[in-house]
Amino acid sequence: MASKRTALQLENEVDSGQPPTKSTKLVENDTASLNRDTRTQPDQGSDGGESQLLQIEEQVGDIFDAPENSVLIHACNCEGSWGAGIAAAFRKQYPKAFQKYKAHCKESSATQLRGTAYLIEPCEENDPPKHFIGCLFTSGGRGKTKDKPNAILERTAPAMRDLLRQIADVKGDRDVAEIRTCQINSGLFKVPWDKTKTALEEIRLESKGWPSTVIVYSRD
Ligand SMILES: Nc1ncnc2c1ncn2[C@@H]1O[C@H](COP(=O)(O)OP(=O)(O)OC[C@H]2O[C@H](OP(=O)(O)O)[C@H](O)[C@@H]2O)[C@@H](O)[C@H]1O
Repeated sequence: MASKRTALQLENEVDSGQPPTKSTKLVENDTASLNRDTRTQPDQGSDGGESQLLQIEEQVGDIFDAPENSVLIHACNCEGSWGAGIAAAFRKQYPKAFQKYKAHCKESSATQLRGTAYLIEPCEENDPPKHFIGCLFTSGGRGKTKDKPNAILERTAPAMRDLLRQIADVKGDRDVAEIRTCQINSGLFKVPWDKTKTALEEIRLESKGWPSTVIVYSRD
């Protein structure tokens, strides 16, 4: 999958070779700049028309306690590590999926992966939780080398759009139940959840095949 570079990946590569634009300067700022309103125009669907916006529903509960064939989404670095936070819980419960994610990261650079997604089909062997795993590449690095909060935020809607597109493709061949996410970016990636939520709510659905609702699970 990674060998076929998507339009978005190509766009990222082109971005990296250009002089800083207003938007990249914003990305270079640190957490303090998140306090400013960084909202842009709503994400345009490919038809540029009045298509429906993605619905975000919030629930308290366990994301992993999902019906068979649900998609469970979390934010990932591009280094091939699910080392801490909810990612460590994913690695424990879905070891085969972790191997696929790791291999996917090896095939592409962070520049290619940022702002993209990787949908992993149910693949566990023993007493398998039959869940899809949706990896959103919102940061290149992790820990001290994680991207700045505004850069993570700017990559989040493009990554989710890429994932919704991949889910729509899969839906032609097999059942997909709920689409669940944790409060992505809000822990180790240090992006306040309300900022990520706003970015997700501005996503326009490109076609009727796209899932229209993502359910956000939190433990509070
Ligand atoms: N067991 C659990 N069950 C349910 N909810 C849980 C949970 N544990 C945490 N949460 C919540 O889940 C949300 C996201 O918080 P997280 O800090 O996980 O993720 P993030 O998106 O900010 O950052 C991603 C990077 O963190 C990782 O670690 P490594 O860099 O690999 O070491 C990755 O690999 C990425 O790189 C917050 O609402 C947490 O309260």
